[in-house]
Amino acid sequence: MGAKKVAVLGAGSWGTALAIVLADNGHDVMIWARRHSQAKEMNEHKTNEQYLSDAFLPENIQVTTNVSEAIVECEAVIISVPTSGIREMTRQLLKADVKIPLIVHATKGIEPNTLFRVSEMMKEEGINEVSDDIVVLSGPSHAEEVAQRQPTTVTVSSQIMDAAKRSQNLFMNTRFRVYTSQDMVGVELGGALKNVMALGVGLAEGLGYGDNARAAIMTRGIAEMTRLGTKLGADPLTFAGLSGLGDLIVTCTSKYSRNWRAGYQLGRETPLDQVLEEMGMVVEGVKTTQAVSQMAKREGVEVPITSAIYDVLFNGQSPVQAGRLLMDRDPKKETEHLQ
Ligand SMILES: NC(=O)C1=CN([C@@H]2O[C@H](COP(=O)(O)OP(=O)(O)OC[C@H]3O[C@@H](n4cnc5c(N)ncnc54)[C@H](OP(=O)(O)O)[C@@H]3O)[C@@H](O)[C@H]2O)C=CC1
Ligand SMILES: O=C(CO)COP(=O)(O)O
Repeated sequence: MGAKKVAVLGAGSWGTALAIVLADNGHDVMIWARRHSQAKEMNEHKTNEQYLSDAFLPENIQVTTNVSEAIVECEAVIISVPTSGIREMTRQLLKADVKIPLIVHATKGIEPNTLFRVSEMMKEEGINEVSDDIVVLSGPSHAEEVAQRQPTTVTVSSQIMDAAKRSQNLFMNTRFRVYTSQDMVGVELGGALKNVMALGVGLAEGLGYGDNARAAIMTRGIAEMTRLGTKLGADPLTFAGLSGLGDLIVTCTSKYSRNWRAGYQLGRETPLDQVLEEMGMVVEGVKTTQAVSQMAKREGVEVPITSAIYDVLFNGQSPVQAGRLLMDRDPKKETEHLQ
């Protein structure tokens, strides 16, 4: 595989980890950071102290705060900013007015109110003016482990199979295995919805509940994700894959998960504002809980776990009471969501 110039827009934990994968594959990587101080520190010290302090950046990673410089003559642009930054990032990309052969986003969220997936937000902003080849990369992949070159598997999905295959070639190595999929709706939804369930598992564990409760939320959680996702046009099988069950497992059980840690603190009765401030990194599940609640209402789909988490986050419900109400729901047949 020949060396390519690749831009990574977003200098947080995930952008930095993905840049390391690409640099390991021999590509010349230009990370775009939005703050000069961070770009300077990363270029001079070859580390990202704020977001991924244990990782060392290979020599073929450079950092700039200039989007045009980052993307000029690029074979691919990777977008790894939080969902709340996607529209602004897309606008900056369009301003540079350069055709881009491949755009891969690695962001996991749904926008409240519009209820758009990330690729839909990008399309609404006009991303197709610079590229038709839009791909999502998702799966069980904490940045900290990826940066340590721990074995990791992800899925890349696009409506254009050739674009998914080119992304697979770009990222794949012996430590980072990449599968393709054509179910972009399912892959984007899986990555976003599992964050809500990780908040729920964290909440339960913060309350002192044990392994049974964790397994219950994860299992009924994937049922809920599948029920809503299928209604929105996703392939139900996608939720059994890396971007569904795989990411649900890692996010609900890993010490690295910001969503799990946020849920845990909420379960210990720390106020939401304080939890988010102390985290210092994005907790996508909070806004996604709001979006999923709105989406479920629009689609007429029951999402009891999401609704319980929504009440804790936004309606002042106590986590104990939310858990009790979940357990007291009408009796159900287990596989109702599959019929
Ligand atoms: N961390 C992980 O292990 C994984 C994360 N993801 C997903 O990747 C996405 C990015 O997360 P992650 O890197 O972890 O987040 P972090 O909180 O680690 O970093 C966020 C980065 O995005 C920048 N940023 C924040 N808001 C904006 C904005 N409006 N415009 C441009 N840049 C912005 C921040 O810049 P600044 O420092 O200047 O604020 C920072 O560089 C999320 O959707 C997350 O769910 C997916 C897989 C794994
Ligand atoms: O998506 C992730 C791992 O696959 C990261 O999850 P957190 O944002 O909860 O850390």
